[in-house]
Amino acid sequence: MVKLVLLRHGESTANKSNVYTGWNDVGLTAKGREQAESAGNLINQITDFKPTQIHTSVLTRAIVTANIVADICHFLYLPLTKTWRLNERHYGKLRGINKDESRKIFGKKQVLEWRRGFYAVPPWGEKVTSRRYASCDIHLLPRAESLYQTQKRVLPYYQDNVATRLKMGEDQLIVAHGSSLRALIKKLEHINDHDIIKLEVPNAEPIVYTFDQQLKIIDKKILRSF
Ligand SMILES: O=C(O)[C@@H](CO)OP(=O)(O)O
Repeated sequence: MVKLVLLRHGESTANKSNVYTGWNDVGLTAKGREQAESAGNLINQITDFKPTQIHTSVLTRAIVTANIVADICHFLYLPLTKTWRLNERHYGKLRGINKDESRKIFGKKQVLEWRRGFYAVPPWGEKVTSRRYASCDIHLLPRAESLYQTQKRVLPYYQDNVATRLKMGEDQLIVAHGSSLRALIKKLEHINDHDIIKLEVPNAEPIVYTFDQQLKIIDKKILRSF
């Protein structure tokens, strides 16, 4: 048996002000740091969880969360891989817009499709020009992504870098974002295109999967400190 723990970052400044974030790079709030510490304490209590690698995105909120957890769990010595493939879904033109406002402008149904549907692509925004993407294997930087498009770039990373290690019996930790994790969970749990609309991944609640040797899920637990 082998374990995979998935963790969404703690509350970000954008989460607090209820604006779309996507590839915008924002930090954690004080509450977000506390949530990351609580998540670290919960993960630390999984006595048989001994990861060989931590995987995160190239966005600060996930990297800081991963480091807080690594510190608490005494995982700081482990390799920490940062990849754009685990980034949050690119929210295009919606980035920086208040979520309540967006419902007034575009209507509830459209906004639900963009936020939680599988194929809906938010309106395109500007190309991201940050230096952090200069050396990555993206030929065409996305200007907005559906959850489906997000899944298409998350899964190759998962298969090559996470699943291969799990198959060798090595536990793994992924610290990422609401939608990059939804994309992965959809695949792991065989959730259909319709039901994915109901899946929420709250900040900083560790999701612990136990797999058999064929990576069939034997157990799933969501850890909460309250
Ligand atoms: O703004 C975002 O990037 C995401 C996650 O915080 O929001 P939503 O829950 O609307 O997908």
